[in-house]
Amino acid sequence: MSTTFQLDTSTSRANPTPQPMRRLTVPKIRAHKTGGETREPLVMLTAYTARQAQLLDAHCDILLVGDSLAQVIYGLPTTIPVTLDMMANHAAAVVRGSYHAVVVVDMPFGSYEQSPQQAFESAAYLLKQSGAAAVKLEGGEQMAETVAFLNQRGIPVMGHVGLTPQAVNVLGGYAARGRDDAEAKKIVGDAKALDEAGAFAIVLEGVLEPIAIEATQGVSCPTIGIGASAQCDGQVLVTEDMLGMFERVPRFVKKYEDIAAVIEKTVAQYAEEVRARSFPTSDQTYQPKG
Ligand SMILES: Nc1nc(=O)c2c([nH]1)NC[C@@H]1CN(c3ccc(C(=O)N[C@@H](CCC(=O)O)C(=O)O)cc3)CN21
Ligand SMILES: CC(C)C(=O)C(=O)O
Ligand SMILES: [Mg+2]
Repeated sequence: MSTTFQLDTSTSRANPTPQPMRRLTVPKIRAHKTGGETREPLVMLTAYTARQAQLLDAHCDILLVGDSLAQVIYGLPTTIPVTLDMMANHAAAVVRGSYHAVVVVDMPFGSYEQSPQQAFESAAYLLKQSGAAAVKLEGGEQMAETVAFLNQRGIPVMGHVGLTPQAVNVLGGYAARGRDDAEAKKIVGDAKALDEAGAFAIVLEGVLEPIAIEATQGVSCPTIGIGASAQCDGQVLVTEDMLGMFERVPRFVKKYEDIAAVIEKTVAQYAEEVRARSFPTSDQTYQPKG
């Protein structure tokens, strides 16, 4: 990572027409639980590209540039190899494609765990390069000091506890968390520590429903569940999972569509028409004038 930050003008939004909605802010998300009169669950989805962000933006409160792009975009087996520049580049694309939703970027493995200082440098780089509003990092009590350090220096942080995929090599897989009392207690304590450190929201991933209830009731910021029941203050999924574009999905995913089937069917038709010389026709062909 370069320590000399260059001004990146490409992050300015390219929206040509005025949009009907203003961008939500991090304080509004944090106040969701205490201030709001609507109290509807917060809606969050992942986004990795500008066009995807354009399509999701008006429907979501938060767009997460997740390090799940490892599996979804790059065909990597885990999120471990993801770099700061991969996250910065996709986050910049998502910011360009969005107007309304708060854009949050995952801090990749290895970019924040060492010290609050390392985390600040990495998070500042992500926000400078992308124009995103906030970062998300994995971990509980052990990251509380870092969350406070960043927040006090102008970088809002979303927490992520329970099933933390960057710890896959320690956890030994992606099984749901909190099946014994000690682990359940730890997850609730982790959520409370992040809340007290100033996290503006906390993702609860892959935890049993009683833990989601206890954590949600025990913190002042909203909780956002993924595989954590309907008892959280919000919900997140990986967009490609719910659209049916990713081949293997966790049990907590509802497949709303089968976009993979639509793509396969469409591409098969294209291939057939090209081979039969029935595409292109005169409609798609340039001819000299006169
Ligand atoms: N496409 C995608 N969706 C995700 O939700 C996701 C990613 N990628 N990448 C980063 C992490 C990894 N996550 C995962 C990955 C696998 C399982 C999974 O296979 N769960 C199994 C149970 C596994 C076990 O019990 O050992 C399941 O059937 O739910 C869960 C979450 C969640 N995140
Ligand atoms: C699944 C969400 C919470 C995430 O961290 C990701 O997409 O990387
Ligand atoms: Mg992630």
